[in-house]
Amino acid sequence: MPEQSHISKLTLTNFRNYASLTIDLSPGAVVFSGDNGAGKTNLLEAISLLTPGRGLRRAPYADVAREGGDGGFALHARLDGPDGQVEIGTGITGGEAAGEGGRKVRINGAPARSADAMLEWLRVVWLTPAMDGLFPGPAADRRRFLDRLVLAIDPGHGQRALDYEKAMRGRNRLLTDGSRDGGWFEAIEMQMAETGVAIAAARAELVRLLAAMIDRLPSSGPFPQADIRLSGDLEEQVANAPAVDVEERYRAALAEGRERDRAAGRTLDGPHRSDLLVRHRPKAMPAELCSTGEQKALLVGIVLSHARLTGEMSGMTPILLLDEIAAHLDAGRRAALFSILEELNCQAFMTGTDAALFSSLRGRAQFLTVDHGTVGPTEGT
Ligand SMILES: Nc1ncnc2c1ncn2[C@@H]1O[C@H](COP(=O)(O)OP(=O)(O)OP(=O)(O)O)[C@@H](O)[C@H]1O
Repeated sequence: MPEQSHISKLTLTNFRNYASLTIDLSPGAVVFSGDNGAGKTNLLEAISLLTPGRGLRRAPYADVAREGGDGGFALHARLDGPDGQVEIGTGITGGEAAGEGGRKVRINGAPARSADAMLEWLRVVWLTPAMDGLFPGPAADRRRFLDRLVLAIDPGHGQRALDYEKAMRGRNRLLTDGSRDGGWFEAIEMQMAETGVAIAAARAELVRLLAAMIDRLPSSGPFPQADIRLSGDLEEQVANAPAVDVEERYRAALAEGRERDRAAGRTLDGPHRSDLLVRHRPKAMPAELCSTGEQKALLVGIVLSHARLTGEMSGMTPILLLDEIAAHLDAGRRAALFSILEELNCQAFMTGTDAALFSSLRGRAQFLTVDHGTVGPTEGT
């Protein structure tokens, strides 16, 4: 199995409850344990910002910067991989420059054009307790989850999504302003059709590949097989027709739908309305009707299958952030999770209030205790 990149050193400055912290990290499993509020999730959040987007809490940067600091924060990671070392830095400047502008990214000290540059070096995927309600919850959360899975395989997906959203916001503004400027509408709708169909095609491809990967894995494993399907007009169309035809149809539908959308005050059709439908295959039941533990096992199974897929496709198994992962998983499933992570050969950060839940990993993982702004080796591990 090829060597995977891993974060070997992580430095946080004025990030959440950390004034200044540097930790050396091992490849493979890393367990952060500590009391409630000690700062375990904050560490995962820091790592989640090593990929484009707002991180696993989707928090405004003003909340991320340490209270009592200068309003800025900085993260720095050293990555060790098959091609040597790379240094990734990101953050926002404090003082007058602080605000909601984009965060800066540096690769080996040189400013990167966008946060997408980090995807060349690492992919990061996470599961948090907030995602326990993913299946019964709003479609927007499932779309976001899906898009993060797509991004790990297809680094162009983030920019596409941003371009689509920007165009759609422009169209919505025209609608609510009561504009009848046909030229403006046409230009924006053309952009929405191009980017919207590209988004739908990338999602459809991911779901096709992921479903095939799930089928390849043993049906009797500890994490139940999921049947995954996309619901969305564009996603269904791109599976059956050339993208240019779907683009043209979507563009025409947007033009025809202007009056209806004007009445609604927003764009009603498009990939921003799609959904990821998941069923528990062994129980032949929609995921949202399963027990909390069954839903968690289903979600873990999807993320592990996706990690395997990403590794096979890009040679880059994602770094996994598994917050409070031991909750809801029985001892058998925990042990199975740990051995799959080892088999995947990826760096996986796991948190829990009690290191004992990870005791079967003793000798095979790095155990760190988090204690209100400091991190050190866990005693007895
Ligand atoms: N901007 C900030 N500045 C300083 N401290 C912050 C900031 N944002 C959050 N905190 C502190 O960080 C702590 C929460 O950390 P975190 O969520 O990582 O805890 P945790 O160890 O994961 O806890 P739990 O086990 O309860 O989930 C809280 O004490 C909170 O007050």
